[in-house]
Amino acid sequence: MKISRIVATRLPTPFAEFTIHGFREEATGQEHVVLTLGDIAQGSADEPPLVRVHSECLTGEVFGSLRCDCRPQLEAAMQRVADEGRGAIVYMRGHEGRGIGLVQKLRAYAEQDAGADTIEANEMLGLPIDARRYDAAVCMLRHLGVQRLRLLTNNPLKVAALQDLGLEVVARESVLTAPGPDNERYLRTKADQMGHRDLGHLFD
Ligand SMILES: Nc1nc2c(ncn2[C@@H]2O[C@H](COP(=O)(O)OP(=O)(O)OP(=O)(O)O)[C@@H](O)[C@H]2O)c(=O)[nH]1
Ligand SMILES: [Zn+2]
Repeated sequence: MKISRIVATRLPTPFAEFTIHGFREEATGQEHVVLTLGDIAQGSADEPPLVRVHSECLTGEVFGSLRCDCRPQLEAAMQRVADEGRGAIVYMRGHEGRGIGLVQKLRAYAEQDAGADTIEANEMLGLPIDARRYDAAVCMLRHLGVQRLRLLTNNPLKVAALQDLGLEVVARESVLTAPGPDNERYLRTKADQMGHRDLGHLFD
């Protein structure tokens, strides 16, 4: 895959002042951003950097939807990187709705309101449960000099996907958020049926 870094500039946030890198996929024109803090390139320190590969979620991140945990996860990841003073947030456009797109995700929400869980809803719509690809994320991390990393995720499939594409994920670190009445079933389905780790304590 050909993906180019078009620009890098300062991004002050409540967590830290990151550098934001703007990338564009050549074949599709799809744009992504990566936030970095400190020097993350291979060889710049012994410890592999902390990296979050985060899937876009307009409803959660822009409007604060409580149906999912995307915004608290993103903020927790930014805070963790800020606390370490070093790391990256790879923000994947095109991953909306686990790759089915925004409006299809809204259709899946409507199915969930009629009783389906997050997996059944996609199936009822004839859509894949998870259509995300990670080759762009890997290309961007390589571009930034990252080959070995510690990944912030609860999802073992994400670890496997990055490793299959050649990155060395030396550790997985959980990103846990507090459940609420609107996302409890969603989190439970991720824990019980999608293999997401460390969420069990939420339901004790
Ligand atoms: N299809 C679908 N996508 C959803 C739903 N709720 C959230 N999403 C999308 O799911 C994506 C996030 O994926 P998650 O399964 O929550 O988590 P993950 O990225 O696999 O794992 P973590 O790294 O632990 O966060 C975002 O793109 C959301 O838009 C839903 O009910 N249906
Ligand atoms: Zn979300």
